[in-house]
Amino acid sequence: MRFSNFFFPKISNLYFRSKHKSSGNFLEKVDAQRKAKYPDRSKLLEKVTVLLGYDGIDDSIDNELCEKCNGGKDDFDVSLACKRFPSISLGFFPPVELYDEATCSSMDEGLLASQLYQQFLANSSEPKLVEPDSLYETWTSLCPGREDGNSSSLTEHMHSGSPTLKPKAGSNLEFHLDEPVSATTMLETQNTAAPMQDILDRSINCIPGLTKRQYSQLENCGFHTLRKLLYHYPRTYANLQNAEVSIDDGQYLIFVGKILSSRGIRAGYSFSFLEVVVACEVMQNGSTSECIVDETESRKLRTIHLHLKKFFRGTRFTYQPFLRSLESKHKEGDVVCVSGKVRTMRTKDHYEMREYTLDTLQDEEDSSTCGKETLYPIYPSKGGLKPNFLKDIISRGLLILPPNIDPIPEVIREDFKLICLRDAYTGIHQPKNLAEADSARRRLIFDEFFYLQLGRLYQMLEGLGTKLEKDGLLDKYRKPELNAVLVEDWSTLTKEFFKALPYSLTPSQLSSVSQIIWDLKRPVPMNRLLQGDVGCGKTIVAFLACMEVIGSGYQAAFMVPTELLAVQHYEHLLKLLENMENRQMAPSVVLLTGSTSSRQSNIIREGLKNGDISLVIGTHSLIADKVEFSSLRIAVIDEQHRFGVIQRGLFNSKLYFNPASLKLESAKSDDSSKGDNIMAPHVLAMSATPIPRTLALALYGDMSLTQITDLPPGRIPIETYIIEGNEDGIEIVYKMMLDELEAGGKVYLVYPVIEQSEQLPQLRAASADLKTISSRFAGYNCGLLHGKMKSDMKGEALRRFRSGETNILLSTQVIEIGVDVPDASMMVVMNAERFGIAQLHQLRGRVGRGDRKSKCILVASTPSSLNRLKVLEKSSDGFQLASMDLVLRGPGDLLGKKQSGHLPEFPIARLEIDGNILQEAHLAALKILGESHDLGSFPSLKAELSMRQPLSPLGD
Ligand SMILES: Nc1ncnc2c1ncn2[C@@H]1O[C@H](COP(=O)(O)OP(=O)(O)OP(=O)(O)O)[C@@H](O)[C@H]1O
Repeated sequence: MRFSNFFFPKISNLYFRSKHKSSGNFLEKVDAQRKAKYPDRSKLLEKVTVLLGYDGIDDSIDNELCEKCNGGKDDFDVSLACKRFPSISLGFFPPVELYDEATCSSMDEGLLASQLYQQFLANSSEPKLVEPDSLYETWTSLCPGREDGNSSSLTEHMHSGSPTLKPKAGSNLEFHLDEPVSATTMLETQNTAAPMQDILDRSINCIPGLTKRQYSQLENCGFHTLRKLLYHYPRTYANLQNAEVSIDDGQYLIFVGKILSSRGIRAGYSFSFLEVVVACEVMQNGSTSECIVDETESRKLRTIHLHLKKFFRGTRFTYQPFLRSLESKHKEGDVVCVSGKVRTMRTKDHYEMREYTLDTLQDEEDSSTCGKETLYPIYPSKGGLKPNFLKDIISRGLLILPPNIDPIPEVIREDFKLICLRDAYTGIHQPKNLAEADSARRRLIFDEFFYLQLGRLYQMLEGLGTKLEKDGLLDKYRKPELNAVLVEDWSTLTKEFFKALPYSLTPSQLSSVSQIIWDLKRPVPMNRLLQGDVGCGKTIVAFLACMEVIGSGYQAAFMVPTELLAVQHYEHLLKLLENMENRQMAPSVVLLTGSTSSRQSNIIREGLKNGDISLVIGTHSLIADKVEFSSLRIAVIDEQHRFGVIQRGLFNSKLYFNPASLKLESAKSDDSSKGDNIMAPHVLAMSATPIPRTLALALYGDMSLTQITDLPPGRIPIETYIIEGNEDGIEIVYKMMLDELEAGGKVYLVYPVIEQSEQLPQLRAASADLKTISSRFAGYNCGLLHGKMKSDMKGEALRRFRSGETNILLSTQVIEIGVDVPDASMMVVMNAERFGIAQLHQLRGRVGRGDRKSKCILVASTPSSLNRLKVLEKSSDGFQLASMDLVLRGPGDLLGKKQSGHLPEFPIARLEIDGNILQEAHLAALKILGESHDLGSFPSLKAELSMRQPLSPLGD
């Protein structure tokens, strides 16, 4: 290896890493060494060894080697030197004669860049840290313009046709440097190969100029791959040219400016404060941003002073060392971005900020970007890594992104107007303007949703045997409205049960049943979410689905989250079955809950195992291992968001053998169908908390969605009142309750807690209020219902309320789910501000279920919460309210812990506002899978999908 091959990269590496200004001079010197004599070279080497952390050349290189050097031999063995310089690794350094004049002059810079780039890519997969740096630095030094973030040269080189790299057999990304190939081959390689997306999943040690220390710091903070690093998106952008604003008291504003002073001031015996003064140039009213480009127009700028103040109380905060350390955190001359609430001060153009965020953009020496009208990304710090450090590393990471890293086919990008992935990364981290940041954001959000949808649908298709089945499934998603079975084609049992109903189904209920039965008739396990507003009549739809399955000789299981609900459903179903004309046809139905005696449970389990029992209604106990079914064909999961994903998935393990009666259906499908007839049951999940469609798609991308959009006829809208819970307010509420009771109504009184708590004395408690309410409404009976009561007592309390033995039921939110007492006509919710909007809507849905006019009174304990609750006064549309809750409180609160825990993490997308992108991503995923069920035609997409979080079979 030639002296200069080893020498130049080593020094440039140092230069790059340390931004060491003095070492920069060495680069020029090294360049001059092309023609220099060996004595001069050894002098230079000596200087460099100091930089490398060694004492001197004698200490570093064998005497023999030095002799060789001094002896003027041109090609001394550098590997000997490297033994003494452990940080030097020769590794895969390309045999490029950088300083051989003959080769150098004939070598095209583009060729060199590409070679180095490819070599660099190949090397970066090695666990070594040093070699990529030297390669990159040699490369960047030869391609000026790379360091300023302009990566276009790489793009040009990659496409210029000059590179002479040839892929190794069986690999798209590994290249032999020593086998020159034609320009056309390179282009072909680029065009036909899968995109070079795997660079994203390389270790961050592929980033040029990364020291071992930086590498381990980044690794420790979770930045294992380039992808992870690029996913560290800016928190916000600061416009380095402050926009024209009129500054009013109390406004929340963001400014960029220079620190003028930072002082820690002792203001009293136990009181001190830090004051940082920042000068910001803002545009005068009336001038436009273009004006400022012309420097002569700078008079149109005015300077304002921000006084950032932080106060400290306590004697320990008044000591000088503490105050000095505070001061020193902010250096004079640093360019900073400040955001916070401004307060006007007496002096003109001086403003105070007491709650603020301050981000240092540049230090004093580097003022290159100051005053320019560009967006400056502000990063959140992570694990102690400073935002500016991350910004620097990210911009270095961006430099090595090749142009073709995008796995999403161009046609999809065009259809959905997406920018390419590399532009998206650049756009989010280094946008020239907000529009660019916005399209980058849109593209990255699309990706987050797209791979989720693609993964889930792909998994579903994988589970199917034939092409016909797969096409059928995709069609089902594309045109769900076409998938329905007419009533005439329902099973005899379903028709008999349908006839026995005391009411006719609403159009929406009818079409839901038809869609579900269509699914049940298919050889593919259904996975459907049935949702509808509270009280819309989902239960009867599920019962009909169960009847259809039982009518074809199978079993059904109906799981609910509470015993109360299980009993209610069980009794309701028995009543409906009693009405059947042909009682002989009624299936055997049992109730299995935690309170079922063990003797009874054994009998039920036996019945389920041998097939004597057709339908079981129960709680979690249904998914216990010991509960075996002879042929479970449908599992209904009511209030599904109360169950974890795992619990819901457990029904999938209750496989059943598809006996001869199913052969007919199997025969209809392709012969190559998975013929062993062992199937997972159909799953029908129901949700009373209407989840906005976007959220449902994100949570259950693979689920079909059925919505009941109307309410049973004759329902009278509930009147909702929001009342402040002061003395007068409570009196009004009691008066309204009395009126209702006198008119023959029944009242629910809902409390946030069971017992009074010392920590939260403002909360009214159900148990504690029982006495007060009983004495206040002396002529009426009061009942109590809460989660801590034994289940038979809960059942009894509800029974008494239903039968009219009690007129007022004091309860906690246990009644929120599914409790159905049609003649309950008033609900009062105490401390209503403690509940979410969607939750209050659910509670309110416990009244107004019959033909009696009902009222709901929400009692707010603070005047400030009245406004938030007002939305319930105006709207009774559960979907609208759930969407509102989603925006106000985020998906976590809306879904509750169990379910939101299973919501995939979206680093950049916000479900509450990016719903339309999710919808597009869903369509794109369907389109891709429609083209190629196994993604065989899209190898890059398949590779990307496997790189992203693998999904468990439960979608967990
Ligand atoms: N088509 C209909 N016509 C008249 N009443 C109906 C109809 N469908 C259901 N109902 C009645 O409406 C009430 C509410 O039905 P159901 O309990 O099924 O509602 P839900 O959607 O499950 O409500 P929740 O969200 O409270 O669980 C029940 O008393 C039921 O008998």
